[in-house]
Amino acid sequence: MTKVKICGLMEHAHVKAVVEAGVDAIGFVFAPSKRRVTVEQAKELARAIPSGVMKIGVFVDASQEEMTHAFHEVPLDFIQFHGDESPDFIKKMGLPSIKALSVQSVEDVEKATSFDVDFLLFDTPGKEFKGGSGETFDWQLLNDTDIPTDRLILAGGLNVDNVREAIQRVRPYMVDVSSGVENMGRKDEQMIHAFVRAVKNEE
Ligand SMILES: O=C(O)c1ccccc1N[C@@H]1O[C@H](COP(=O)(O)O)[C@@H](O)[C@H]1O
Repeated sequence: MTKVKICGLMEHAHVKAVVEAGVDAIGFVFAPSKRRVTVEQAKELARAIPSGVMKIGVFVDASQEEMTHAFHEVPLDFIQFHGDESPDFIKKMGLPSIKALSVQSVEDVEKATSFDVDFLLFDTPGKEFKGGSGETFDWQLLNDTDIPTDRLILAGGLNVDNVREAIQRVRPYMVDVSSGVENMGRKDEQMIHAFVRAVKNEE
């Protein structure tokens, strides 16, 4: 069954809602964003997250020190590299890692082959910030390459209305959503539940 990550959590009530909804992963954004949290805030929110739910920290071109500190302090299960980090930089970090790639062309998808990471995340290029645009990209670009889907995380503009089609077309390991479960810029408990139901009732 496809796994679900809900990203950009900032409030206790929303953490409770995503855990109750049965998500597999929760993302905290430590990068410039309207969803940015501090390490102390994430640490506090993480207390309510059971051990079976992955905690993922989203960073954009952050320093090794900043990421290592958050990884151990929150603590996190994975670092999501959402900037222009090089394959060497990520490898040298030596932490469980997800590399996010902004997709506009097949060449962007093929860049994934140079990263030795646990998971590859494909997202729409950001606008104001590096991610969380709420817009989809052309999923066919993933089908046009031979990127294995067993380590593939699909992000970018997913919502309750398009996530089933996305899963059928891409067959990702995990889907990742932020804007699509928000109302007026805040996470919405009903939208969270509806999204997770749409993913988990897939088969
Ligand atoms: O969510 C953000 O604000 C963000 C900022 C900087 C880098 C990544 C960010 N989020 C990532 O964007 C996608 C979700 O996007 P969408 O809102 O569902 O279209 C996901 O990978 C988040 O981790």
